[in-house]
Amino acid sequence: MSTPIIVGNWKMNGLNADSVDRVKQIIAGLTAEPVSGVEVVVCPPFTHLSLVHQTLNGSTVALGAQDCHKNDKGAHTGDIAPSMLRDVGTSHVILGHSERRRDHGEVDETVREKAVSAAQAGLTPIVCIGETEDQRQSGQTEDTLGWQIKGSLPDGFTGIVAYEPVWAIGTGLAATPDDIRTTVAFIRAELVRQFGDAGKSLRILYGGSVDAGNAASILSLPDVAGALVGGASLKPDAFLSIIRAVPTA
Ligand SMILES: O=C(CO)COP(=O)(O)O
Repeated sequence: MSTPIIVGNWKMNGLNADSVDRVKQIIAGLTAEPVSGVEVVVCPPFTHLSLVHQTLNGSTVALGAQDCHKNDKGAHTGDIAPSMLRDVGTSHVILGHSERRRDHGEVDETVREKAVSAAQAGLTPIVCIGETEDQRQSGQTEDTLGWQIKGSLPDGFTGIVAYEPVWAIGTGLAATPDDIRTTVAFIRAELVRQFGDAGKSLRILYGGSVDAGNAASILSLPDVAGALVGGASLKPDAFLSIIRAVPTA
C-alpha cells in the first residue's frame, strides 16, 4: 500500500503571520499526538513559503506550492520557476488546479509541461483533474477525466493525481463515497491504460469539501490515497482531525 498523504491547499489566504501561526499549531498538534504512516504537506501562497519553511524546520510536515511556471528561468514576468520553489524548501507543487484553469486559462498541455519541469527540478507534482457541474449533468464526467489524464500527465509521470470535482470545491457538498469510489476506479483504469504497470501505483487523492466530519468515510475508500483539502486546511483543528482520520495499517 502506498503512503497516504494529506495536502492542505491554503489558496490565496492570510498574511505571513497567519501562515506561521497555523503551521505552528499543526506542528504542536502532531507533536502532542504523533501520527505515523501519513505524509502531510501544506501549500501556502508563494510569499509565505520561505517563512513557513523556516517554521517547519525539523518537523515531518512537508512544504508545497500552488503552481509553478513551465520553464525554469527567463522572461516570464510575475512567474515562479520550479527551481525557485526548491530553493525555498518546497518539495511538492499543485498543478492544474481548477481555479488556475478557470482564472488563468490553463489547459492540459500547459499543465503537462509544468509537470515535466517540476519533476526535473525535483518537485513532486500533484496534478488536479475534475469535471464541472455542467459536464457532470450532461454525463461527461468520464470523458472529461479521460481527456484531462491523457492531456495533463506527461510520459513517465511519477507524481500524484488529485481528483477534485469542480462542483464540490468550496461548496460544502463533497462527492458521495459511492461516487468517489466509482470515479477513482475509472481514474485508476485510465492510469493503467496510459502508464501500464506504473499506473497501478500512482497515488490518487480526493479533493472537494473534505472536512473533519466526512474525512473518515472518504479516506477509508479503496484506492483513495489521501485528500487535497482547501477550506478545512485553514483551521488547524479540522486539518489535524482529517490527518487523524486516515486509516493506518
Ligand atoms: O480546491 C480544493 C483543494 O485544492 C478543495 O477546496 P475545499 O476543501 O475548500 O472544497
